[in-house]
Amino acid sequence: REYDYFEKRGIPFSKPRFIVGSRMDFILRNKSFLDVFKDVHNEFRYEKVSGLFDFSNPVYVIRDPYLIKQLGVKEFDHFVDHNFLMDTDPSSLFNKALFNLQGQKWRDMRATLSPAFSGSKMRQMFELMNVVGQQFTDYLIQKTKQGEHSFEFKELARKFAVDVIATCALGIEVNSFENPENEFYQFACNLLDHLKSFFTMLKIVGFFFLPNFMLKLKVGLLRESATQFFRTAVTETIKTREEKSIIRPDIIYLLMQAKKGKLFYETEKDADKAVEGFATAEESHVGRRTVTRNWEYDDLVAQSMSFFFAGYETVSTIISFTAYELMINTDCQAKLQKEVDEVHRKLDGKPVTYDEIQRMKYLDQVISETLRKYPSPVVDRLCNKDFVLEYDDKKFTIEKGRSFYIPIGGIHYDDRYYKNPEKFDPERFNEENRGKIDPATYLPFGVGPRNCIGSRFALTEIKTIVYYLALYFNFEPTARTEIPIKVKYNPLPGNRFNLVNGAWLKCIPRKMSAV
Ligand code: HEM
Repeated sequence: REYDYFEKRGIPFSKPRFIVGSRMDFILRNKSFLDVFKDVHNEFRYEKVSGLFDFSNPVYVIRDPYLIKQLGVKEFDHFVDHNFLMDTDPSSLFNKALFNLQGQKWRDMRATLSPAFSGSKMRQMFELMNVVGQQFTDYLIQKTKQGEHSFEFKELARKFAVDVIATCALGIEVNSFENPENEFYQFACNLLDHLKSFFTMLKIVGFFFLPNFMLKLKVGLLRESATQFFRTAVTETIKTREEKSIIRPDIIYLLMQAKKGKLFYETEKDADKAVEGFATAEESHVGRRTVTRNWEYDDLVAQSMSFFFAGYETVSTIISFTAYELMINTDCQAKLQKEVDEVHRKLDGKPVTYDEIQRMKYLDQVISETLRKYPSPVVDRLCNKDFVLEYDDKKFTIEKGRSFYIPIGGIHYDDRYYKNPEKFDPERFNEENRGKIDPATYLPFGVGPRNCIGSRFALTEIKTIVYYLALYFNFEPTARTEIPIKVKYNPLPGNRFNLVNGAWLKCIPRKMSAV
């Protein structure tokens, strides 16, 4: 019944097939998720807006930078929520996570949480990340001394990211390099297996394509045992903290402050703002509000759980692809090592500091470029009140209940914005060039008030570990290294780069006398 939806409005659209709509590639699962959204973008590359059908559901594709800003930022009040929910069981913990919340509840939770991710809080949390960074490098140094040089980097980076998020978000120190059997790392691995299982994939496809149907079915994404694991971990930590009056500069402490109504947004100091990474997602007026809402205990447990969930695959993906690209692009590797060595000398060989990490320009260029080349391929928004969209000679209403995609993957690979987009080129982000980039064509952390709340956190931990890796090692290919790397289909947010054969690299210790 809906297949003439776009035709009636004069909007070009991907031709639908009976029942499955325009998303056969999604059903067949024969492409990486990035390629799916590169194709969605390229099919109508020169059209500001096009349409496609998720099954019978018409969805707009917004690819014009001006319209992205208009719908994603300026007219945000019409497009607050995601169409794609990750859980539709109201009684489940995951349902209460920030990503899943809607309307006023989302606004209030975002404002409650955003102070925990400000630059000043990252400065306090940095030492926790630094410790894990040193554990990672100590492990690699020890292994190379024992003659092992070939490593699957995605797994190593996952251990690092799990340890960072466990210490920073849950207040629990684990060393997954020395003790991979620890329950957090095992939990993270089991979670990935669970998410790859056939039934979970079915649910995810349902959440993606048939959200209204899934809302009626009330389906939870995670098993009750997974939820229980988090409840217990967070409850015990909070209990111990309260009994022993422990203050630790981590997110769980900040959530405890938020529960008492004692956590407020602080305006970033100008000096801190000036050195923020290029990719940093700005907090909007929504997150800067002061909120006095009484949260249930479970609401806060759900956020710790969602940070864990959101923060380990995304981060480990970017770390492993950074190492992989440095291995291929030896000139970039040498340039980064030069910058890192200078900082190491300046610090007299002491561990790196938050300020030095923030000031490193080439490191920022390298991470910005990795985020361009390996982005979350798409973000979506649901229209919650009718909006009349006007551009060129077109004018039509996006009705409440309709949604749109921004195909970030396609935009990041569009040669109108990035010449030779397949090339890994950190110079796109040097002082001279970064000013020429339209912010609406660079969206690694999404767009507008609903962008990624953890961007500062992610950038800080990624830069810290890349600093140590570049300081101590040269990356070279091994016999198992794939160029280009093969990626499997996986639509799950955060796990969109599911590697077929892993990211294999050889780590050769550098001669420290040269440093
Ligand atoms: C390289 C790492 C990361 C990438 C590329 C990434 C990317 C994203 C993207 C694209 C979104 C959707 C934004 C939108 O719809 O406009 C998002 C949302 C979110 N991210 Fe991240 N993320 C990363 C790391 C993290 C970390 C470390 C945390 C937490 C500690 C985190 C927590 C969240 C949360 C809670 C949301 C939902 C925000 C909301 O709905 O208000 N992310 N992220």
